[in-house]
Amino acid sequence: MQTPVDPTSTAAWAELTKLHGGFTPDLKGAFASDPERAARFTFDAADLHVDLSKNFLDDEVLAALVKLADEVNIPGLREAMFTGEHINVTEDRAVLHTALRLPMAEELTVDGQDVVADVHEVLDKIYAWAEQIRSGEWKGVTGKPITTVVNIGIGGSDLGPVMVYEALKPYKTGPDARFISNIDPNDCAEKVADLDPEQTLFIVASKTFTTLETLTNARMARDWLLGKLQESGAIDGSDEQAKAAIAKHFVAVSTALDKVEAFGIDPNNAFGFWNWVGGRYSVSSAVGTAVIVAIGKENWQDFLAGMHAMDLHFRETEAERNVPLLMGLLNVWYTNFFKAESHAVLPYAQYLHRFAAYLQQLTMESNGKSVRWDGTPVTTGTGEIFWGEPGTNGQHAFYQLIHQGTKLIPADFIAVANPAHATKDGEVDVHELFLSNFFAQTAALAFGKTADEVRAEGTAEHIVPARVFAGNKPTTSIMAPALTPAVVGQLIALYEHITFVQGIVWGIDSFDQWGVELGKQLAMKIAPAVQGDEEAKKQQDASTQALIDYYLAKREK
Ligand SMILES: O=P(O)(O)OC[C@H]1O[C@](O)(CO)[C@@H](O)[C@@H]1O
Repeated sequence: MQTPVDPTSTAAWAELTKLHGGFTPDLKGAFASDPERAARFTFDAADLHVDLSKNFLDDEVLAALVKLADEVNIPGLREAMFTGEHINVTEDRAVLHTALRLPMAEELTVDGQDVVADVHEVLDKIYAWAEQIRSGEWKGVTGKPITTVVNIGIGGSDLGPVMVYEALKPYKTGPDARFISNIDPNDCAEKVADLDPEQTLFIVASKTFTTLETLTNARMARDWLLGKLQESGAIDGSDEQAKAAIAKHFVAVSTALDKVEAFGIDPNNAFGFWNWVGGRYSVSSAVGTAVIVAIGKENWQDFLAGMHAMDLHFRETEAERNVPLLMGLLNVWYTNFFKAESHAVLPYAQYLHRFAAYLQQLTMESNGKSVRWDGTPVTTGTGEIFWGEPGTNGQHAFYQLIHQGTKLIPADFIAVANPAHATKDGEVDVHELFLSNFFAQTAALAFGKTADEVRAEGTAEHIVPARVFAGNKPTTSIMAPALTPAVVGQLIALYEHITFVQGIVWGIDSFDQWGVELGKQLAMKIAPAVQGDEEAKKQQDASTQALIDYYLAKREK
């Protein structure tokens, strides 16, 4: 892997610095002086229709951003990713989530292995098994069909599947899915509380199969299942019957099939993936098994095809029309030149209510780094803070700050033309009412409201300043015909590639996550102190000791 280019040393960076120096955002003026602006800065990527025109963008900025992409070698490193070079330097791994959605007819040999054949072998295994669950052919230990699958996982082994399951609820034709992630025992307790153990199946999803939260929850789920089955007399207390019950009520998803077996799950009931799939990039791998059970093979194939369509767009489209590339570069423009700290993602689609949470791991675990892939310090700010809620809920919560606060918060608005439920309120099409908000918000953010406009409404003079909207708040509007499996796949792949683009500009390894290790290690060190070990407690700082003392004094066991 070549040494990262310092972006600040490029000619494009110097041009962007100069452009920024002379840049006074004036979206109203930009639209007034160029009737073609909306058309010129709107691009299609697969089924996504992406309007970048309400961004701080003009021809010169666009040209300089595209030049920056070339100077930091995004084209070369993008090809390195797609062809399986070890661009995850600190873990010495290929980064091949794009191979998870390659059609069967393709071939991609990486480290001597045709990964496409491997991917489709696992997919076929999952499809066949999921069909058994969906048809009721697979029976629980007492002979009843499965009505609920419970995914136990955390991070990438949870956020992706739960987001997609929620997004594709209208496509659900199979059993319900639930998701347990937090080691807070209340999560597991609540999720299983009303379930019938005879008709519940757990999917333990963990890339490494070592994650404390997931293995603890899996053990709790196993105890719950066996306890309930014994209580009802469905099984006796023998190891043999416990094993038979686990075989019918537990499967696993992991890259570590040996550890799956050690946990007590039959490796025949496990679906594998590979270390070239990063946790937060794993939703299109076997990690999506709970969703496949819920929506079925055809819908999942459409989802993968959608991702693949976006992969092709990113790999093959010229820079000036390449949506993930341009969106990633715009994020760099805002982060490094306008010093924007955060980025809102605002889906006008209730089904995408977990999208921002999913994106937080994707973007922040990927690009929240301060050293580059050669170990040297970064030369620029990195990692935006992603956040958001679906519209219109967010409008009644935090939009005030975006509209009239002092911070610049670029925002992505997402909406679809056709709702899953076309509902009317009397004569009014409620979806149209909903989307009117979507259209109104980006216009209000871009163009604001002047003091004269406020006065013209008859507002008392002393109130006028409070009712003025400065405008010039940049937004990107992403629209699609409907929230189909393909479109959800395209949205995910879009943001995966945006994340890649930013990571390359900043010179960081977007595919490792060493920053989450320290907390994990410390939690294990502190555990004995929390359990009452005085010596272990003394190793802690004064504040932590006092907090543990408070806990020990208050805890009723
Ligand atoms: O799938 P695993 O190995 O249980 O890991 C879960 C998550 O933990 C992390 O390693 C750290 O948070 C994530 O990257 C990953 O998605």
